[in-house]
Amino acid sequence: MLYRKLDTEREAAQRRLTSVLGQTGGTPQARTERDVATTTYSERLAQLGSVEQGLCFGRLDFHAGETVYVGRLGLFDEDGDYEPLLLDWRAPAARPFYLATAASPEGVRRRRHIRTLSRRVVALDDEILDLHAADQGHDLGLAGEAALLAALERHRTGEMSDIVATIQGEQDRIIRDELSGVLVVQGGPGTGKTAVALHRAAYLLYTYRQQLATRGVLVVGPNSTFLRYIGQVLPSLGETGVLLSTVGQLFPGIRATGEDGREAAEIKGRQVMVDILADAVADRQQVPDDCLEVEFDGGVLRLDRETCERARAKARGTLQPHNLARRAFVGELLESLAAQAAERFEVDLFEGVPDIPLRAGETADADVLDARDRAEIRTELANSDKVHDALNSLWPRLTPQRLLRDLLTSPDRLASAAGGRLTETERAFLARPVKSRWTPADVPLLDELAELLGEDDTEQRAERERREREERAYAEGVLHILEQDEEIIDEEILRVRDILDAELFAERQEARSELTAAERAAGDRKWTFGHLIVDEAQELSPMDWRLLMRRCPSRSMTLVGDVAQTGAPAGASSWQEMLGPYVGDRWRLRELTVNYRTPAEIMDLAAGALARVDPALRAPDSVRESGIEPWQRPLEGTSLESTVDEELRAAGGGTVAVLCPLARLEALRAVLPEDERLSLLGVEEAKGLEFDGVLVVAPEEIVAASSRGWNDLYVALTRATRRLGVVYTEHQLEPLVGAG
Ligand SMILES: Nc1ncnc2c1ncn2[C@@H]1O[C@H](COP(=O)(O)OP(=O)(O)OP(=O)(O)O)[C@@H](O)[C@H]1O
Repeated sequence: MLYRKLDTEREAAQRRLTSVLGQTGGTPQARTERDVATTTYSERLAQLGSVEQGLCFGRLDFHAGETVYVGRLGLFDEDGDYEPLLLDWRAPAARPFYLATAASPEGVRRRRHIRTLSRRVVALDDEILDLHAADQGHDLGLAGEAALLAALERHRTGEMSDIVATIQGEQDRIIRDELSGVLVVQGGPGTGKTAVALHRAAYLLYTYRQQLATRGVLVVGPNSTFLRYIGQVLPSLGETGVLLSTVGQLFPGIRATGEDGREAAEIKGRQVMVDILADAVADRQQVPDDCLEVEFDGGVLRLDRETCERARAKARGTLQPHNLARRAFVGELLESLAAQAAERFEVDLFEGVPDIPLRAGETADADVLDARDRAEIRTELANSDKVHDALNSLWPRLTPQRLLRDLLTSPDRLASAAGGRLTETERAFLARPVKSRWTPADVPLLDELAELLGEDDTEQRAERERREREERAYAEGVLHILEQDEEIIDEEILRVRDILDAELFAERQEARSELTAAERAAGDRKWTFGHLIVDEAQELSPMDWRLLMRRCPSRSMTLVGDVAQTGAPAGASSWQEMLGPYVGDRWRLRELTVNYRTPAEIMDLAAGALARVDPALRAPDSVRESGIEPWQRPLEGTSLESTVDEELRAAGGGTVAVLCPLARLEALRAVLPEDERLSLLGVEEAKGLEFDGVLVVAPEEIVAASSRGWNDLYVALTRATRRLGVVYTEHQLEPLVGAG
């Protein structure tokens, strides 16, 4: 019945869309309405298309006799009383499906999980929620355990799937947490942080659509492998208004394809870079040692140090960014040059003319040139290339790209800007050749510079204002027509102008641009989002945070991560340390405690690595055991090629990853078999991913490679959903005694 209803809705939306697309001409109002309708029907069609698999996955039977079905979107009986046929999983009425337990059944008698394949029901799992059944379940308080375990046992495909059918109580409470303020979600590996973050995005867009549709939601992940891995989840939930991005992709026009060494990335991420960059900008505001000579109109004008210092103080005193303050600097110096030029002009004018005795009331220094003459001289000066070059040599117009490139390619400039804040060795790590590519750690620096430099957009603003005037005039015209129509139709109805003025109308016209909020946001550095979600938030450096905070001034954010998995040298060890500078202690913490990915046998081994990160940390409880113990072998005498073949076979069609220290990547690539189910990755790239089988090569080297080596090893050991093998160079890994 539900699929029949879905088909009817699809046909109706398709019919409406075809009909709208077939219409042409008409009044401006009709055109506007058509545009809106086209977008609405296209979006609806896409949404109806995305829910085909697993349309309905749950049913609740209440003690009161009522039955409801829960699914991927809401369907209503439009022919009857508009009764819900299917409840959207995000609707408040669907909540008991995720929250009801035997101890607190919320009126639910039976919860049924329905598993479908295409349009066929293949399995049902029922739970009777009464107190006698309370102690039957798992002590982790799982809802729909059979369905959950079935979902977890599935082979991994290399793309994350949604978890709408089996969201657990502690996850549900986070997903539906209120929109405002900063919500931090801390949870160990495999606790569903990523899944929860994405479902929260879908929930917020559903619940606060009015607020979020125009500004969009930004989801930030650690790298593009990860973004590809999670890319399908939101579309499968019917949501497209979300921009998925890494921090390195958030500066429009820059593709950060270069790579920094660990040291350089760490230094670039430090908070002191703020002061270093500010000083680097100040260094570009020069005064001459003594005097700068400028040729003009066959003579020489002079800008002495004192005049330039005065101009610089005045410009800096405006507290505007560099490129905007430049106007004050240039204005002051042009004034000085104009005065000199005018004086010279007067001298030239009277050269050879005999002195004429003054009459009564006349003074010798009366101006010969009037204001218009002076303005003309100023304009000529402003248009002179020589003058322009001279002013530019003192206070150049700068782009972030140019300033940062100059800074990193000139040891002198860097030394001057850094002062005592960086050692010589640290500065050497930052130095790089002129022709190098931008790196992800450069992007927050460019963003910082964009703020410090500002954009002198006088011309663009004038152009925009001209366009807006035109649009307003057009809108006035439309309103006029609408008003006339209205008078004919009904004198009594609310007049259009009462609710819509020309400005608002013009704005609406603009807002209905074909692009989604996410698409427009991607091309605009100054775009601010309605909500920001950051995954693997522990990896971000202080400079990354500054960039992200600029994109979300409302501070409506969800940050998910695990401070025990921090691998980035500039990343955080504590949430307070990370957030304090922006929100003080105004953030709320929720924790996830159950590991859905990694079986208990593997977690026992991984807990040994966790204890080395910090003995006080506790690994999350695994939801299941696999019955397969992880194995360990020495690298010497082991053929990796045949070991990987064995693992691929054991994965039975599932995915396998070989995780190794970066230094071994190339060598391993040469010996490993080609297979689309096999991934070879450095630990950093494996962050957030999962595979059916994992082979960790040379764990000792992973540990030794960085100051966060144990964190990295912990990440590597917790990527497997079934099988883990360790090929060590010296010693076996020790599980934590008493873990599990
Ligand atoms: N309620 C659930 N139902 C079904 N599967 C779930 C549920 N919660 C989590 N999972 C699955 O568990 C696995 C781990 O989830 P996820 O990647 O979101 O964890 P994570 O906390 O982000 O892990 P890490 O910190 O290691 O990256 C995924 O395959 C996810 O689909």
